[in-house]
Amino acid sequence: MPEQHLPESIFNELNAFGHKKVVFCSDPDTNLKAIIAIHDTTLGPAFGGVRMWAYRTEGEALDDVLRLAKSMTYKAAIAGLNLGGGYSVIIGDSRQDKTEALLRKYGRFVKNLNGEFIAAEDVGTNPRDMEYIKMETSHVTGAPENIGGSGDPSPITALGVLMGIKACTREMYGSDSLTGKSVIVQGIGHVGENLVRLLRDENVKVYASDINEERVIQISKKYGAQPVSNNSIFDIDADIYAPCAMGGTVNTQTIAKLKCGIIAGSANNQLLDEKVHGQMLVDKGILFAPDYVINAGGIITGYSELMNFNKKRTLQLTENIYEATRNVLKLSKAENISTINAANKIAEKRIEDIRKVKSSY
Ligand SMILES: NC(=O)c1ccc[n+]([C@@H]2O[C@H](COP(=O)([O-])OP(=O)(O)OC[C@H]3O[C@@H](n4cnc5c(N)ncnc54)[C@H](O)[C@@H]3O)[C@@H](O)[C@H]2O)c1
Repeated sequence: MPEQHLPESIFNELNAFGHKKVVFCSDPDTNLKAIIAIHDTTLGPAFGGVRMWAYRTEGEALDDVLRLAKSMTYKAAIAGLNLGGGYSVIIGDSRQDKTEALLRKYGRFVKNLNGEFIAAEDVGTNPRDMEYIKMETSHVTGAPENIGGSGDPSPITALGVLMGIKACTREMYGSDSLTGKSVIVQGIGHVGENLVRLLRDENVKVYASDINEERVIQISKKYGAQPVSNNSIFDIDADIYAPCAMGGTVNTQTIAKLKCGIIAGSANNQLLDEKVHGQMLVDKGILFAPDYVINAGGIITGYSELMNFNKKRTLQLTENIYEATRNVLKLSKAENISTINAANKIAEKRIEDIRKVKSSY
């Protein structure tokens, strides 16, 4: 992970980000060390991923969960969903440390929040893990479809990202068509692989990279992509950079190297610092699709499960990401502000509007 700002005071950090609750979950019997952050519940219960990652420090885990929880508030707001923002992180290596008992214990902590937080799959977790969590609490989405869940949200997330990419190419090149364009996909996990597949179907030249080199070879072969070493992705001259791994990859060092015209991918919190790096991209003439606008397919899938929407409605909501992205780009142009500022303005307005509705009865 890139170096991030680590909190010196937890309460200062919570005040600065505006979180309402943070729960530290510790259980020595199962080796569970998790943090659940609830940012805002104006629009509804906080919805967010269960990320399992081998953080170098607890401060890094806390910083990640706080940033992720806040971005979920904005994501739900701009997607027009009645959900608030939250997130959870489990500290550990998902390939070695993940057990049924650990996940079920985590589920118990979610249960104790009485519906204030609803969990879903993220980096390091999968539908089977959601099934274990569901054994302890009903406040989880994304368990396998054959037991009544909505399953893996990644294909829908990738579709939403594709919608966002198309809205950006329309703005930049005057057309939705991606034929002949080139895209670097960084991180070819659940979402990244689906995005590579969709881009291949749009006749795009895809460069695939991941820290897992075996996977790069396997996925590149499967979809006819060009494998790229993770160290050299910023040397490639491609039209679009699609970050689909971890956050913070758009920073002062990488912006200096980037040769693309558009950044649009699924990773949450791509800008290491929204203000600084959002403006740097404007200055360099790179169009940034705010991550939480275009990666909303996952939360839309979870919301559809909670609301019993059918697949058609889920797809419609996901396709709306095209218009949502266009609206952000339009506002950014009209007010001469960065795209992330424009997205924040639209999301904050909806939250404020609904806050007023709720205070009137
Ligand atoms: N799964 C969803 O539906 C969904 C929804 C919204 C947002 N996201 C976000 O999209 C991103 C990817 O999610 P996912 O579900 O595909 O996760 P995943 O764990 O399936 O895949 C992540 C991939 O990134 C790779 N990776 C990790 N660090 C890397 C690095 N520094 N450089 C290159 N590759 C690296 C991993 O090896 C893995 O293959 C995450 O930021 C996640 O929060 C996912």
